[in-house]
Amino acid sequence: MSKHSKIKQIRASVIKGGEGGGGADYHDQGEGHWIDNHIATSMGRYPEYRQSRKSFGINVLGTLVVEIECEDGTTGFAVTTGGEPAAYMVEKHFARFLEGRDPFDYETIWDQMYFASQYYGRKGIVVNAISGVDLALWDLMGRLRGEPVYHMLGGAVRNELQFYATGARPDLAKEMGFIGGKLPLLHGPIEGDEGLKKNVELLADMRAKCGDDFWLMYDCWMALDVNYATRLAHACAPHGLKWIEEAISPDDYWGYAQLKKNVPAGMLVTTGEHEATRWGFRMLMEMDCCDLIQPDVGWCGGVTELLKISAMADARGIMVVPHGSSVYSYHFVITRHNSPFAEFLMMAPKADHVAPMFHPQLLGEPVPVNGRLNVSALDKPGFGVELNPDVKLYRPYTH
Ligand SMILES: C[C@H](O)[C@H](O)CC(=O)C(=O)O
Ligand SMILES: [Mg+2]
Repeated sequence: MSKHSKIKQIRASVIKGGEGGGGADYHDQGEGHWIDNHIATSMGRYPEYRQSRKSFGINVLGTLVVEIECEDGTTGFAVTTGGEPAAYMVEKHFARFLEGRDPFDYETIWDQMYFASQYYGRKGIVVNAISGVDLALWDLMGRLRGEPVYHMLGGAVRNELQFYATGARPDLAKEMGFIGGKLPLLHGPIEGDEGLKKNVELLADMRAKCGDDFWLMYDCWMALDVNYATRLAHACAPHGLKWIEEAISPDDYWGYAQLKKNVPAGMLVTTGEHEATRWGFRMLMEMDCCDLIQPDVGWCGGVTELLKISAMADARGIMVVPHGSSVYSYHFVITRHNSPFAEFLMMAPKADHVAPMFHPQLLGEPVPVNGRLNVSALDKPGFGVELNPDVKLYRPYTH
């Protein structure tokens, strides 16, 4: 018999505000931000969509905020992306699997959300919505128990997190104490050999600025084909490229398996931020697609699913380093030996200082200091963050 208060209500909201809203939709940034400045994508084959990812709609969905309130008033919440379409699913479909139920029944709740939506879901925005609900449940469980989520996941296996930084200025990231820097790839196959040369020159320049021991990686955001990715990997090897990330379409498991065979010895192939659920990651692992997987905790199915994905990876000697995800990643990474470091996305427009990833939605979001975060920064109930009351929530649907 459960002694916990039952779930009274689940609410799904979005944040209005348009361009520059930021937060969970980290691509929704204002003009001049490094994250939207001529980054290689598969839309680059259309010249009108080459300069800016916002031009083809990378920011159309926006943030989803899920709140789950218990009968005793305790409320857990989470933010992810998915916007109004995800809010519709939470309110009109998934709410029935939560209200009146013990919040600690998270396995059954996950199972029911996934299988009830399987005929239209399985990946993408539906699993974003499921992830948002799951993360709000873990936050709620932590608040009810007065414990941080990482305690409920088994406790910390080390005293601090160490981070690499994703952004346009690995040289500045090194000065800020990060262990590595991941550059966005700027030129795609459509820009030919000249573009490839520029990609290699940028890496060489950063290597000269950062020295030999600093990790440098390229994030290719699904823009390449196997041939181009193989050529890029070999051209970048003399400049010490540690890994080549998300080089090709996430649907091309066969291509990843080939790329992993093609890259120079010692270079890692990484992917997974646009993959979802234990079945998607099982495919990546069984087809030997990569050395390191990068589930986004707000997109892959939440913490409940990440635990299953991570156990499979551990048994195969594959590292799990979540994509972005801020606190949702930190509470997980600190509990797992096969997650030895974490990603920090540089949200400052010029990547020249540390800024919280989910600004302005969250208050109390911890950020790395000297590229590190002590476990004590996570010692608050749930995920340890609060919704910023100054950010107006809009609830487009009710049930
Ligand atoms: C920099 C990448 O293009 C993307 O915006 C973020 C990402 O894929 C990552 O952090 O990994
Ligand atoms: Mg990436």
